[in-house]
Amino acid sequence: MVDKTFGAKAHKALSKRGPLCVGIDPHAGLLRHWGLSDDVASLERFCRTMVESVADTAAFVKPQSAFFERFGSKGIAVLEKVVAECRAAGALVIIDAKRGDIGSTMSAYASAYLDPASPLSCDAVTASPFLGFGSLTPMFDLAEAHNRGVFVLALTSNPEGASVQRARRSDGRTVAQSIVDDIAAVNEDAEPLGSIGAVIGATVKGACAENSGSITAVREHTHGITHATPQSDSAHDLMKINGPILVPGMGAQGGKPSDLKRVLGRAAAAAIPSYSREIARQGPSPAAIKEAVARTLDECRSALRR
Ligand SMILES: O=C(O)c1cc(=O)[nH]c(=O)n1[C@@H]1O[C@H](COP(=O)(O)O)[C@@H](O)[C@H]1O
Repeated sequence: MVDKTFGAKAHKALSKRGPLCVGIDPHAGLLRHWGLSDDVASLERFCRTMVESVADTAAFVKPQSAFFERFGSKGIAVLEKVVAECRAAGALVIIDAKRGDIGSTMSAYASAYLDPASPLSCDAVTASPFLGFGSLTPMFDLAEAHNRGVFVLALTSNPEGASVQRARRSDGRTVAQSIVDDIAAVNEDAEPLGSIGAVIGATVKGACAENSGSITAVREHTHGITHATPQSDSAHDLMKINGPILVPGMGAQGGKPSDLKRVLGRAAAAAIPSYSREIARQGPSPAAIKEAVARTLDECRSALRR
C-alpha cells in the first residue's frame, strides 16, 4: 500500500505534527550540563527524559548512534529502548549512523536498522554515498521491502564537506548534484513523497538554483545525456528530490529557520529541520524541553509559511 511507505508517513508526520526533528545526542558535555556523570545510568536517565519530553509531539526523533556506541553493548541496549519507545509514542525514528559500505556489508547494515526483526529496527537511517551511490542499493532495497526510509548525505553542515561535495565531476555537475539526481531517480513518480531522503545542512553557503540567480540553468550535452549545469557552487537543483530533506545544523551550529528557504527554496516544503543540542540543553526540566520543542516548531512553521 502506497500510504504505508516511509515517504508517505513522513509527509503525513510533517503535516500532522509539523516540521521538526529532535536529535538525541547524549554527549559528555550535555550530560554534565544536566548535572549527570558520563556513564550508562546517566545515559539512560538523559534518554528517558528526552523521550518523555519529545516523542509524543515531535514528528521525528533522531538518536545519534555514536553517543550510544561509546558505552558498548549497554549503550546500544539504551538505543534500542529509545527507538522502541519513540516509535510507540508515534514519532518516526531516524537512527543517525551515516553508514556506507559495500555489498554484503551494506546489506548487513541495512538489516541492522531496517529489518523489522532487528532489535534496532527504526523508520529510517542516515547513509553516506561516498563509496558510490550504487553501493547503497542493498539499503534502498530493504527500505522498500519494509516501508522504511534512508536519508542520504548530499550537502552536509560541516565546512569540510564542501571540498568533496562541491567538487565538479567530468560531466560538470557537482558531486552533491549527482547525489541529488540519483535520489531523484529512485524517488521518481513516488507520491506524495519518495522514501529516499536527502541530508542538506542549514549552514551551507547556498544550495538551490532558484535563490542563486541562476535558475535558468544552462543545459549541457555530455555523452549523450542532457544535464542542467549549475552556474555556481550554490546552484543546485533540489526540487527534483521528491523525498524528505533532513536539515541538520540548526541551532547550535548556527542554522536558523530563515535558512530553510534560503538553502532549499521551494524544496523547503519537504524540509525536516533537525535540532539536537539546542533543544536538549534546555533540560533537564521536561517542561523546559517541551517549551523549547513547541517554540522551535512554531518558528520553523512560520519561516516555512513565509
Ligand atoms: O546526518 C546528520 O544528522 C547530520 C548531517 C550533517 O550534515 N550535519 C550534522 O550535524 N548531522 C548530525 O546532526 C546532529 C547535529 O547536532 P547539533 O549540532 O547539536 O544540532 C549531529 O548528530 C550530527 O552528526
